[in-house]
Amino acid sequence: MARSTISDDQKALTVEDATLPVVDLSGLFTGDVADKAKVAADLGHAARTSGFFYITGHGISQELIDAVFAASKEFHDKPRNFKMRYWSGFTTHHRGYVPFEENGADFPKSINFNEAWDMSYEAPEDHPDYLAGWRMTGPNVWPDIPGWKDTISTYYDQAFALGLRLLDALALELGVETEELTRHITYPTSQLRLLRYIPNEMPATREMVGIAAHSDFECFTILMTGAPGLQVMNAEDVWIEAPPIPGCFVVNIGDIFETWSGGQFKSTQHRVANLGEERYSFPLFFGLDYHAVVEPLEKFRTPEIMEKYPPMKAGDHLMRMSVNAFRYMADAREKGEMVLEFDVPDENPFKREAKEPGT
Ligand SMILES: O=C(O)CCC(=O)C(=O)O
Ligand SMILES: [Fe+2]
Repeated sequence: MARSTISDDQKALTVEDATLPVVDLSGLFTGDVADKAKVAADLGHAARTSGFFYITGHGISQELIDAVFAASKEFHDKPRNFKMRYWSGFTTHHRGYVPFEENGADFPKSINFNEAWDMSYEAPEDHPDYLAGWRMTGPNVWPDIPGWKDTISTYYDQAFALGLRLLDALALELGVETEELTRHITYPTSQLRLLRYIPNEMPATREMVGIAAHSDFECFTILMTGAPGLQVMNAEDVWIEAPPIPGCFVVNIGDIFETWSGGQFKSTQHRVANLGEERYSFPLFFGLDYHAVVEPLEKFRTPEIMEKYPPMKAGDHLMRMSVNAFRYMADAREKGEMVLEFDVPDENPFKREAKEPGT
């Protein structure tokens, strides 16, 4: 059991009080149009109400999922001097190791007790966005651990392919051509993070968290978790617990899909409370090319909606949020090594405030 004390604002409704929907994706793989339509309707319902749901029948084997957990542990168990060889701060496209003190601008006043290995879609060394720097695009780096790259790349490819299936089903549900969405995907900024939450004896407070409340910045996230701690905001803006269900991923809608759908799909706030115990998880943030312009899809445009969701480049949105999230980026910006052509807001415009549980 967790050792740390949990302050009131870090509490959430438990699974006895509120549960997230589970969507069975098997119907996406039968080749039958009616099966697909049924899954699409289920996904759409979940995306419109909670914005968070579990998926089963996704086709990714438990063996591969276990191999990713093991590979993540193998890396994170290495000594600090090994891990720091791959420090993300050595790159301008955010690849490699992110130690916990990189997290957030307020460290150590506020601590996100996690560390991560970050990789993304492989782009060639001569890709113009890699050459330009600070665009989250380029070749991956890999730790010197036998077999590691194979395991993680295999998982990345399968989770990415699953993402394309989900995108296709969600397009069907919204009544738009899949191509209208996939045309933005050639070298996407779709990051896979291998997260380890660090055991500690600090309390769970607004300042002492596993990961602070946020929404994800991409289309959606396909997340595997190995232990409790995740909390998500439900349709009534109340925090509820989202513990792991064996074999299921958690999927949440991100800022891009909320924008595309003109607000019909909800980009949902979530956080990981600091339960004080070691915890592994790995989200794949399914995103778009850096330069993809994100705005409400044509059929959802009204003057009000266009005002609420001004066009943004997918990559600019990711960068403006990342600058606040990673200290090495904030340092590079301060030193003038990173020059951004857009404003960096203090808070994500997609943020929603929670009602505390019970209120
Ligand atoms: O570890 C988790 O369960 C959630 C991680 C997360 O929300 C994120 O990395 O954006
Ligand atoms: Fe997240």
